[in-house]
Amino acid sequence: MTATKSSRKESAAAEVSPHAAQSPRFLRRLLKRGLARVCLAYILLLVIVAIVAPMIWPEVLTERTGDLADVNQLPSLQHLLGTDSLGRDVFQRILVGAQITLIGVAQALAVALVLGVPLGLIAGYVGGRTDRVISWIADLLFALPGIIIILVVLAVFPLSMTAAMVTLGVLVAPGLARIVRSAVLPVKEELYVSAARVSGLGDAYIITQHVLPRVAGPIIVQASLISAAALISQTGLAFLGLIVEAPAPSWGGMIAEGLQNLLVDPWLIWPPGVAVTLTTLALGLLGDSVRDATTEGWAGSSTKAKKPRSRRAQEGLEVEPADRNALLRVEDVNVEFRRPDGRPVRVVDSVTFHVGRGETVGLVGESGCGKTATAMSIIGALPSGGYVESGRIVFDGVNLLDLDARIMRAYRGKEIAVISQEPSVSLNPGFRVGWQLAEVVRNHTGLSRRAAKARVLQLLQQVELRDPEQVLRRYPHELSGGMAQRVVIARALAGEPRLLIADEPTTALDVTIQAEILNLLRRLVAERGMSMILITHDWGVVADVCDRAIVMYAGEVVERGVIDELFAAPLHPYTKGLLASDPHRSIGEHRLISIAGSVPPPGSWPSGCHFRTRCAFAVEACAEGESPALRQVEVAHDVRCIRADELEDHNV
Ligand SMILES: Nc1ncnc2c1ncn2[C@@H]1O[C@H](COP(=O)(O)OP(=O)(O)OP(=O)(O)O)[C@@H](O)[C@H]1O
Repeated sequence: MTATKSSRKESAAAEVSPHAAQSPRFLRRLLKRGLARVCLAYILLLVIVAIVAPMIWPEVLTERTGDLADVNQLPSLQHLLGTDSLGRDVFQRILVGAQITLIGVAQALAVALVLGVPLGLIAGYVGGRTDRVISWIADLLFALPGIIIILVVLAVFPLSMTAAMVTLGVLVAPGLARIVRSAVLPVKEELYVSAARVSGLGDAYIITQHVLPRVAGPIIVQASLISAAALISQTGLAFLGLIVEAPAPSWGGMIAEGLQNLLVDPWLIWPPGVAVTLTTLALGLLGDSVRDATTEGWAGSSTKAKKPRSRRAQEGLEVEPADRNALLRVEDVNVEFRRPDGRPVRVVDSVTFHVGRGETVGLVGESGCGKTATAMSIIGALPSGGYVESGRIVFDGVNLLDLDARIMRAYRGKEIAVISQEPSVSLNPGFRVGWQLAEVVRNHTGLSRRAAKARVLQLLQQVELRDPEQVLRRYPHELSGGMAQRVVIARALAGEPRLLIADEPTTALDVTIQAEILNLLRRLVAERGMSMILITHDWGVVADVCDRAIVMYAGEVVERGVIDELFAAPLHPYTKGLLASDPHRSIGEHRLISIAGSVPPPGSWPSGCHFRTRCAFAVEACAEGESPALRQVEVAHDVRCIRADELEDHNV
């Protein structure tokens, strides 16, 4: 599997799915949240007030004194929020002051977006030296003491809010650029971006049309947070009297006036204080809601069951009588991806198999056969653009495709966990191992910080890591590949899952470490009575760890059976070919043979048998009609080949 592949998975696993923000459904999901509605309504109202209030009371902008006979009044019908120490109406000053405050916020935000978003997009998409230069400049800007720079700028442009807020925007832009860059990295590895590139589309077009909409989610979240931070900075600078010239009203300036009169009239500090607090809260909470809505979008977008759902199913309550033998049943599952032009392409075709309780099942086949797409459809974590078109995925009696995103989230990690090929990319480089594991443990168990740490230590011991106390304090880049994979396995075990999906868990590791990790997995599965789906290209791994294997070719299951029988008497020419080309079996009497040609890409599968174009035994009948049915030839041994019986004794 390629690096491209692993990045795709990283993208699917990203907490905030960038993709989710591009669909109009995102707005619906956001508006479904009461808190988001309240925050949006507040911000909208504030913007309207900021536009309208100075039109209604233009004199407030220049009013030096009000009615001096009426100073320091408490709220009354005449002055809704009372009057200040110069007799001016506080209500009018708050509303008119909203404009000055919001203009400051908008200036900083606009500069941060204009600089941060393109720089992040370019750094992430172009990579290489451009990325290094941009990252270097970002690091440099980060290292500058922000407040001192703003004060220096204000010394050159006295009382200029624009100069101060533009400087603030420049200073926060690198942070935004970094976040956009990280969001772009997995997106640029998506197949459809590569496809757009090889089909000759220009980079600028791909960045704006394909990449930017995909990273909109994190950008919106950051925009809310930057606005909240800019509001606090603007208020602070206005409080110090550095950016707004009296008598123009600003919330920060009004807080300063309130403070000066604290002993005479303590009320004066409240109205601007509450306005700043509410607005900061609204912006921050809106960011949180956007993040939640995008995350939910990711969870929901990966399954698209077409069947009408019953209310019980909506609630996740439609439980079939639990199958005593099978923990998981994948029934007739079709997975599709939407192409950039909107057309769907099928990558998994009517896949059916089951995984018994405590059983390890290998999913084998060449690259691109649909193994990962099948596995990811089980946990509803297909990469963006992918969805389950039809079928059923029944886990312990519950059809996972019927569950709504919230309930499905509860299954991830807790019932079904995943470990991927590249441990280093599935750990966040910015946090210590201990923190990352404790986060997952607390999420699954609700344990206190202290108890979670004890549990993390226990987990690290279970995955046979020496000196777990020390490992806890390390960052992912301080771990070797084998250690990182053990940490990832420990994280997968944190929720005590009943099914573990291991997607080529040893491919990125050295041969000696591979054996250790496989032994560890085998021991953990046996001790915990867990079931496991092990995706691999390696028949040695299958023979070593699995009870049964499912062979996939071009989106279909072509053969499935218990290991001994599959090895002793493979029936499908593809399985025979794979086994003959396996280096582990080339020793002795076996010659190493490779199957000519390559797996046809989805959308280009031939008529009839998908394998016939590469099959040495194909006859005319193999091209006819639909793909042949999967039929049982022995107990627990099924094959999808019309000539399987004749070819039983033929080797490739
Ligand atoms: N995000 C995506 N967009 C479009 N097509 C995709 C995407 N992800 C996977 N595919 C396609 O789905 C098909 C199945 O891919 P999948 O990753 O499931 O194969 P695999 O058998 O797991 O391969 P590997 O051994 O490389 O992991 C491939 O042809 C791939 O091109």
